[in-house]
Amino acid sequence: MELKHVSFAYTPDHPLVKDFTAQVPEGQILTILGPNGAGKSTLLNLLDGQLMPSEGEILLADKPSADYSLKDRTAQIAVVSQQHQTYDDMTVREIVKIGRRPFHGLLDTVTDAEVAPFLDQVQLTAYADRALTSLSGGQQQRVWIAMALAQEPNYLLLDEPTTYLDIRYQGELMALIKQLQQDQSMTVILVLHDINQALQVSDAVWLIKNGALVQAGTPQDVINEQLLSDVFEMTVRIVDLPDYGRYVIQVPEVVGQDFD
Ligand SMILES: Nc1ncnc2c1ncn2[C@@H]1O[C@H](COP(=O)(O)OP(=O)(O)OP(=O)(O)O)[C@@H](O)[C@H]1O
Repeated sequence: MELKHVSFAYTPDHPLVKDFTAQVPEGQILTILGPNGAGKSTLLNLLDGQLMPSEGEILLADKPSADYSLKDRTAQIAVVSQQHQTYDDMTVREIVKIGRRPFHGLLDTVTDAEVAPFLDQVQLTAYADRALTSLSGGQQQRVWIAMALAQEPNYLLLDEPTTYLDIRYQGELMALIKQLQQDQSMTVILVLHDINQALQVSDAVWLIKNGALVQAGTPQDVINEQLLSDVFEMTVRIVDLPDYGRYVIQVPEVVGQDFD
């Protein structure tokens, strides 16, 4: 997947994504990092085809993304977004079956056996007959991931998947995403706010600001004090923790304090 000189604006006088050119590293975990309002979700929606570029093009398997039918694009790309449709009355298994839609004319023809592997992958087999609303936030997030996996996508896109999860669930979810990506050689594209999560899971990072790419590369290349401080407009320090490795600290602005 590749963006070539992509620009996007909801209204012509307010461009949100500006002349964005970058290649998604295939079979890796790519994280998009940047401040609030930088255009991360917009970029994800451009990549998944929900939005179309105002200028430039997005290539999917070397073919313009715009040339794909919705069904063909859905067979390639699955999205776990922050806004979920209301499936409150449905069971976990019924929701995961919705992910099989690209393979069936009628949802009624999706069998329990067909979705069993996806429930298993996110360790929700024991919860299959439970109503969505009876699950914790972390378990619900795993339901959305199972639904996306049921599409058997080449690309799995997740927009801030750890929002609203406590730190233990955040860690578990990121470990699950990494495991799934390795087992299935999928390309995973994440939008994250937590730079340390990005450091832990990412093979590649795009750092963006005001809808433009500031730097693309490995976490080692991109996650450095100077770039982060510039993009987030605050002092960022990176320390080396014993038995852990690099850890990013966002230093609060305290007047008169000397951090050295
Ligand atoms: N449907 C829309 N119509 C008009 N403007 C929009 C729409 N959706 C988003 N925007 C604006 O586009 C800008 C970028 O939004 P986007 O959600 O892509 O940023 P983001 O980097 O994901 O932000 P955050 O980190 O806060 O989630 C914001 O200023 C937002 O107000």
